[in-house]
Amino acid sequence: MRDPQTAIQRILDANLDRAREGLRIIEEWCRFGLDNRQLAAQCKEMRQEIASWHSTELRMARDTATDTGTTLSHPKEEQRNSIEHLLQANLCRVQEATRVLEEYGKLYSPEMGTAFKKIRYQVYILESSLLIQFGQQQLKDIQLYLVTSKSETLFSTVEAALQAGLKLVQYRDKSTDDLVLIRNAEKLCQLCHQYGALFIMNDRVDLAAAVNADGVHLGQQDLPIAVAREILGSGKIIGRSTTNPQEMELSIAQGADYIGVGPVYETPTKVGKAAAGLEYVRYAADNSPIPWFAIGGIDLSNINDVITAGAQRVAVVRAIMQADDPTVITQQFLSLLKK
Ligand SMILES: Cc1ncc(COP(=O)(O)OP(=O)(O)O)c(N)n1
Ligand SMILES: Cc1nc(C(=O)O)sc1CCOP(=O)(O)O
Ligand SMILES: [Mg+2]
Repeated sequence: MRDPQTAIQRILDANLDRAREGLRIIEEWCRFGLDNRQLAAQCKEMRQEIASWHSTELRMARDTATDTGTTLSHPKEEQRNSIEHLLQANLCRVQEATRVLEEYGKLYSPEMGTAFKKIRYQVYILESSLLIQFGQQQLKDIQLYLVTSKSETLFSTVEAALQAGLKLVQYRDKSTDDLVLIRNAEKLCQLCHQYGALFIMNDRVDLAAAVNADGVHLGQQDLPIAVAREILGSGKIIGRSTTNPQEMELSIAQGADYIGVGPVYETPTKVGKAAAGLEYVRYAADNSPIPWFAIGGIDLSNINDVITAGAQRVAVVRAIMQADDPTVITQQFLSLLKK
């Protein structure tokens, strides 16, 4: 066993490096991915503050040759299936390192413990701002939203659409047991992230949290947005269905990240819901300050009317889920929307 003082110095040395490396990775995304100077500057300031604690004494305690941890790595460290995953892994790394620095720092100097407690809280704030930025940023660029229906070919259909460049999927299944639902949700979430797409759970905030979905979609009869926000946190996307200007206004005031606008046309997928029509699409185009998706009865034969009414984003169920070739249909939707 080493003498405790040297061991503490080695722990501090290793974690000062870990915290700075993790922050540097996050900073690069803030700068080059998000073009967010403010977040990049926050990361840089934290790195500099951390560096100021990395004294020669701590560096001298390093003994890489006998460090048994240098060859240890968990298989999960080798996998990064999306930018969000990469950011989350590095935020987690920085949080762990700053926690270690706070606890062992107290044994090295009381000021170090206090300083790293402060830095750890700053990292939590960075996490919230970054994940909000991230989800919202991604959402802004997305024009096509696939809402799934029950299907024998659920995974292959979703994957076929993802292969065409689809970036947003909602898992909607109102009649399956929870055990199967959670398994399917986990699988779909992984599949979407593999293709850099967002995964949203319909109705079920509990399942969204359990599978670490990117968000949840809630209708007027589902849980209030504030409750979902409390459970999922500020970094997740919450969508709300709206059929009229009052619901739109309220959903925005309650903090929805996007809204569904529909049904544009009556649809067998949502039996008994009267069409809100193109008039409501025009209203959304003129009034919604947040991203909105026209939904309900939209297919390739009528999408131009919906676009002409002002929609830049649409959500569909049957048009893709029941397509003979979901890849081709998705490509056609994407190219019409891009124009
Ligand atoms: C994008 C989008 N818009 C609207 C809905 C409908 O949600 P809701 O009114 O809760 O109805 P169900 O889908 O739960 O039957 C949606 N799912 N997605
Ligand atoms: C799930 C859903 N919500 C709607 C709403 O207006 O809130 S319309 C709808 C179903 C859309 O299905 P399709 O693309 O097959 O018509
Ligand atoms: Mg619902």
